[in-house]
Amino acid sequence: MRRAFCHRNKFAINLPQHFHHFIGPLPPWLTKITQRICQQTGLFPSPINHVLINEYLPDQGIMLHQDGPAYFPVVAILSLESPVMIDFIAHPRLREDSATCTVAAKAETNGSLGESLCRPDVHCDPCSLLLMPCSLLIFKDQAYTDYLHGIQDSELCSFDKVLNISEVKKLQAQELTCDPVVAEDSNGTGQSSIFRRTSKRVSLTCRLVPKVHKNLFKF
Ligand SMILES: O=C(O)CCC(=O)C(=O)O
Ligand SMILES: [Fe+2]
Repeated sequence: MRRAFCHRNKFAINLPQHFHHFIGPLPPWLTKITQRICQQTGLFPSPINHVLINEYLPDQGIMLHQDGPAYFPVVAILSLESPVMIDFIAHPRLREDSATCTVAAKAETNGSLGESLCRPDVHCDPCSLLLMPCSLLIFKDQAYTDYLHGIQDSELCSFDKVLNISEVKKLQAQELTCDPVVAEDSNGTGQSSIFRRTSKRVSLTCRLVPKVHKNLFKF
């Protein structure tokens, strides 16, 4: 078994922390990609050794979640094929309005909202990023620990809370938003405020599992 997992996605899976310690190296074609990510970002203290490959149909997403402690402090997500919107929201325990957090966020914390710490450095309004094909999203440190991330199970993605407006402009320039449903939602500027996912998206989520035990199983 290799250290690249493939899923048609629906739920965030937090594998047991030590599960990754028992599996083999990445295939060479994938190592070329992960080495380039390591070299060009300079953010990974040692080579990326874990890649999750997810495929999403246009109406599929991944529930709001936090990546587990096994991968802290950095994750790099390479997006391929259809653009998609990824949402970020402060972890319920850090939000003043934690009583109004979403069902998915409650589920992520096993129903317990914990203590609301109301930290002034936490941006409580939900926001999203448009992930264009061949883009690389990296989040680390506070974005990793204090926020949940997820993709909605919907073909329609709204630009309302998007932070990377320059990517929206690229998408609009490609006229990928030309769709009868989208046109109805024009925001008065002649440009759509939503787009429709029409094809599948594939993502490569690249992480570093710090400790790998080799040859633990000897038969
Ligand atoms: O596919 C993506 O863009 C997100 C995947 C993700 O968040 C995860 O696997 O933990
Ligand atoms: Fe994740």
